[in-house]
Amino acid sequence: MTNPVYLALDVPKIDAAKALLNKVKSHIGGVKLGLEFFCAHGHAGVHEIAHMGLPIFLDLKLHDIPNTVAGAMQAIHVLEPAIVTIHASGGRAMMEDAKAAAADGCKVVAVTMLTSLDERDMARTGIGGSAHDQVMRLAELAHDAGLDGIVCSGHEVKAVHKQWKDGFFVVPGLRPGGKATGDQKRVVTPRQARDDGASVLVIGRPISRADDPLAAARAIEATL
Ligand SMILES: O=c1ccn([C@@H]2O[C@H](COP(=O)(O)O)[C@@H](O)[C@H]2O)c(=O)[nH]1
Repeated sequence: MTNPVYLALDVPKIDAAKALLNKVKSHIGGVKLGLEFFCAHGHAGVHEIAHMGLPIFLDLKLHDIPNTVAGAMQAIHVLEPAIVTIHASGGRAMMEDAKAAAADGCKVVAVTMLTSLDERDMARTGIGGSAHDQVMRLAELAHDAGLDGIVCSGHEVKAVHKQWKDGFFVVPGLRPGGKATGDQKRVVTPRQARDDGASVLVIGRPISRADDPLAAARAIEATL
């Protein structure tokens, strides 16, 4: 069984990112490079990390008009990402064009509702109802647009998995029991997310900010 843990390398300095990855790489299944890393280090940085041999998840959360997002998808073919994120709220046409522009074999997954938001936050942006209903609605839209799957929290993944049996589900907002949640609001443990149907477990600070990142990665692996 492949390790479902993707380490979120939200580390500003590339040398620190590589040192961290070197420490934990035999206890994770891939690397997630997000906006912080991509804005700081661009294509060259992604190539450097890719040379370390693990699959690359580019968490760029693209959100723009269909033509622009399709152009961005084409511009990252050369990086050969295994997974790329776009925002489901960009709409069906944008998701269809993004998938059509993605490289063969690259999974395109749609962010539904950020794990840092709860229902009060949703209401403030004009979205009524429950987080569960909002995620299910956007999951259906992503499915109909031909995407591979979605990003959601561990609170929703079981229900989405039930409706979308062969979907690919990325779950961030993971905290091993008792760890600080920080800015994350919809949180579960890595084990619960996996048991409920997550395909990929995104874990950042519980490993990267641990006193001993290797011990933290090993401990998480042991719970799976
Ligand atoms: O809804 C989302 C979508 C993406 N993320 C990203 O996952 C990691 C989580 O990091 P932690 O340090 O484990 O909280 C981070 O890179 C986010 O950009 C998310 O948290 N929620």
